[in-house]
Formats: sequence, C-alpha cells, structure tokens
Amino acid sequence: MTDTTVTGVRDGVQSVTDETALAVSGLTKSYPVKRNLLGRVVQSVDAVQGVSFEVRRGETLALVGESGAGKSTVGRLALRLIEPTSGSIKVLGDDITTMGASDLRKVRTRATMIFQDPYKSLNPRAQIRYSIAEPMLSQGGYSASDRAERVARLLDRVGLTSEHLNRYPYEMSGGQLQRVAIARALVTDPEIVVCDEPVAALDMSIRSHVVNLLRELQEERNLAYLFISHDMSLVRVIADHIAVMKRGELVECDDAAALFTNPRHEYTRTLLSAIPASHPSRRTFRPAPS
Ligand SMILES: Nc1ncnc2c1ncn2[C@@H]1O[C@H](COP(=O)(O)OP(=O)(O)OP(=O)(O)O)[C@@H](O)[C@H]1O
Repeated sequence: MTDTTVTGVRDGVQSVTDETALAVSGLTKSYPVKRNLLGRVVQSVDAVQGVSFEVRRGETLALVGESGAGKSTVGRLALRLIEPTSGSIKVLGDDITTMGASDLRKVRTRATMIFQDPYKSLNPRAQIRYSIAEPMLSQGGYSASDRAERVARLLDRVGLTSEHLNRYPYEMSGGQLQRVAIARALVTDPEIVVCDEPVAALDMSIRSHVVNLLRELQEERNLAYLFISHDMSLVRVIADHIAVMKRGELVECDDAAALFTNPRHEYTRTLLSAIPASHPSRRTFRPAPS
C-alpha cells in the first residue's frame, strides 16, 4: 500500500447503508502469467491491490488513472466477471464474493456493464433485436411480448428506430452500436451499470451525445455508475465522486468537486494538470481533441 490516506468514498465502506449500490472492500487481483510444468503459477501480475470504495444509488463514481492502473480489472471484478484473488464485493446489499452461478446470473440483471468497443462487445452475427433481448433470454422469465416491448422502448429511448432492429453490427456506426450496447445493458432494468470507457472508442463528434444520453438515463432510472475513464475532462462532467488508481492501488478517493479543487495526492495533481485549459461546464461535455 502507499502511505497516502485514502479518504472520502472509501470511508463510506465502513458504514454501508441502504443507499449503497456497490461496495468493494480489500479487492486484490493477481493474474497468473506463467506456470511451471506442474501447472503451478510461477509468475503473476499484481493488477489490483487492496482496493475499497462504494458507489451510492443514483450516483457516479469515476475510476481514473493511467493505462495499466487496474481500472478495467476493478470494473470486471465488481460484477465478478473475473474472480478476485481476495477481498469482497457487495451488490445492492448482497455479498456476491462467493455466490453460486445461478444467483450470480440474477445479480447480473441488476448490475450490468457497458464496454469500450461495441464492435467487440456485441455479437457480430446477431441482429440488433437479438443483441438487445439476449440478457432477458439468458435470465428467463420474460414473455415474448414483454421482450419485444422492452426492446422497442429502449431502442427508441437511445435514439434508434425500428429500422435498426434487423440490422447487423457491421451495418451500423460506432455511435449507433454504443447506443445498442446501452439499450442492452438497461433492458433488464438494472440499478448499477459499470461503464468501461464507454465513449473512448467513438468519434469525437458523437462522444458528447452518448455522454449526455448516459446522464439522462441515470437521472430517469436512478442508476449508479462505476464510470471508468482516463479522460479527466469527461470525469469532471459526469462524476459525483472520483477514485484515483495508480499501479493497482487507490491513492485518493473523494467528492468530485473537492478532488478537482484540492487534490491531495501528487499523482492526482499530475492527472489534473493534463486537462486542457478551457473546461467544459457541468452541464455540457465537449470532448477535447485527442
Ligand atoms: N488477462 C490478463 N492477464 C495478465 N495480465 C493482465 C490481464 N488483464 C490485465 N492485465 C494486466 O493488469 C494490469 C491492469 O490492467 P487493466 O486493463 O485493468 O488496467 P487499466 O487501468 O484498465 O488500463 P487501460 O486503461 O489501458 O485499459 C496491467 O498491467 C495489465 O497488463
């Protein structure tokens, strides 16, 4: 661990309440990278070490840090898409750390994920109508008419039309596909969404539209976002709280306004100094040219 005191949201873990959507405590992940002839791990990468934070209902915790800091690993651990080496994960009050597969499937309808690249996250051989409906089919319990109605409603809400239903991913733009990915993530009415760099792969011109859509949907549905990003200008617009990661550890965690005005860790100051001089306001996000 670093010698920096991690404060703010992390402190909330000690007093998890009904308002807590997601809470992780002491999360650690080592990836095995080399095994000997007996299959024993002889080399591993310590990607995440002792990370703790909570995300409250209806709020956004942004997870920031340079490439390789461990952000995506934390995002995947939060939904147990990968197994933690140690630590615990609570989703909407349920400890999912050792939960069995069928209960975990149910949890993943209430806590979902949007990935960076929709071309990779959506099945290239499936029509859009199937991609959006698939989480309902996996979970079961939705009638055909309910599924069709939910798909149509969400497609409309993310700004697409019934014309897109029978298309395949290769027939759509990156921005349209990320809207499909958002519809898919919301089709089971989750309360938590892990967004892993959801606009980083999109054209500069459409990033703000997708960011604004995510913010509107959060307000309408009281969604909790764990929002992974390396773009501090975007984080400034979307985050209520910010957790800063460096080399697998959380070095600072605070209310967004406090962190921007009074960053305590040297590394946070370095991240902030990289933001272009003219900040977008809290209401609008205009992406800086990359
Ligand atoms: N499947 C894996 N096997 C081995 N090492 C991995 C694996 N996935 C990630 N890592 C390593 O774990 C560390 C953290 O990676 P991670 O992708 O979580 O970081 P990140 O902050 O999300 O970076 P980026 O912004 O580039 O996606 C890196 O050193 C990475 O190389």
